[in-house]
Amino acid sequence: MPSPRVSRAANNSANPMNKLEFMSLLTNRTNASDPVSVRHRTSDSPVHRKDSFNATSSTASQQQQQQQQQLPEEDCMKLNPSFLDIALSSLLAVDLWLTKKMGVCAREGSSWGSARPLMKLVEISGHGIPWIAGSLYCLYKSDSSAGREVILNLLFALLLDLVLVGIVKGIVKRRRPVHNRMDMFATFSVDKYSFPSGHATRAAMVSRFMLNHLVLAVPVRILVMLWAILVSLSRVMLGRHNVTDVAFGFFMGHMQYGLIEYFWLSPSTLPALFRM
Ligand SMILES: CC(C)=CCC/C(C)=C/CC/C(C)=C/CC/C(C)=C/COP(=O)(O)O
Repeated sequence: MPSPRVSRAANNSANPMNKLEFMSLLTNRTNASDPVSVRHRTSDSPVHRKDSFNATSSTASQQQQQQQQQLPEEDCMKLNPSFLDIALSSLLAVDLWLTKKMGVCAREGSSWGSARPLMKLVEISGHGIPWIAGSLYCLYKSDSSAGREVILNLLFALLLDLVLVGIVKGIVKRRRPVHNRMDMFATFSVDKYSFPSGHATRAAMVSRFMLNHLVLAVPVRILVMLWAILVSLSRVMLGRHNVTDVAFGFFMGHMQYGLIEYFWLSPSTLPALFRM
């Protein structure tokens, strides 16, 4: 009489059941009253699996198919995960843990809840509307062609940022952290998603833009860098984003700046725009 472990290993080699997937720990659906988890515990038991397979292997594979159809894919975990699966799951776990730890201004009652109004001011300083409105105003006021060229490119960068972030958010569709309170002003529908942080992309891109195209004194340059870091940090502290949303957003903002430099609009590349 083989032990359950031996019999399971033997079954696994020729058995479609070796692809059997378990409920993800992330969803935490182990409640006895939950029909989904009850169904899984019963059918995942080695005794049950061995018996049902020996009795009718076709019934077992039908059952497995039914289970897989009933479960959303993200609720499953492979029995033999690859190195990449493990690395990604670990990163996700650290991300969620750090996000929760750092969300100190997520609510008024949070540990740094009294700093929430200040953090919301920082949030507004990185919002798209003041930056676009400010650029339009400067464009209107500017009387030098060099100044107009820089501001026009900044405006182009801000609009490109809105489009690219919207596209990535729409594709990835990652929900904002559970502790976030959706009380941001002026948002698009994709802003219910959190990956990547639009504030972080804008802060990284605009700060690089300013440091490279404006003549600034050293203390102001340091302030610009600190502002970009503070805007990004505030996204996690306010509970708006996970750490990875902000880290990727910051990286994406730097890449976007590279794109703007590459496609720089100048009187020679786009004369019609500069004749206005
Ligand atoms: C101001 C003028 C003259 C025109 C406005 C142009 C316009 C339609 C701008 C849209 C700005 C806007 C609503 C941006 C969204 C900013 C936002 C809430 C991003 C989300 O950031 P995240 O860090 O939470 O991802």
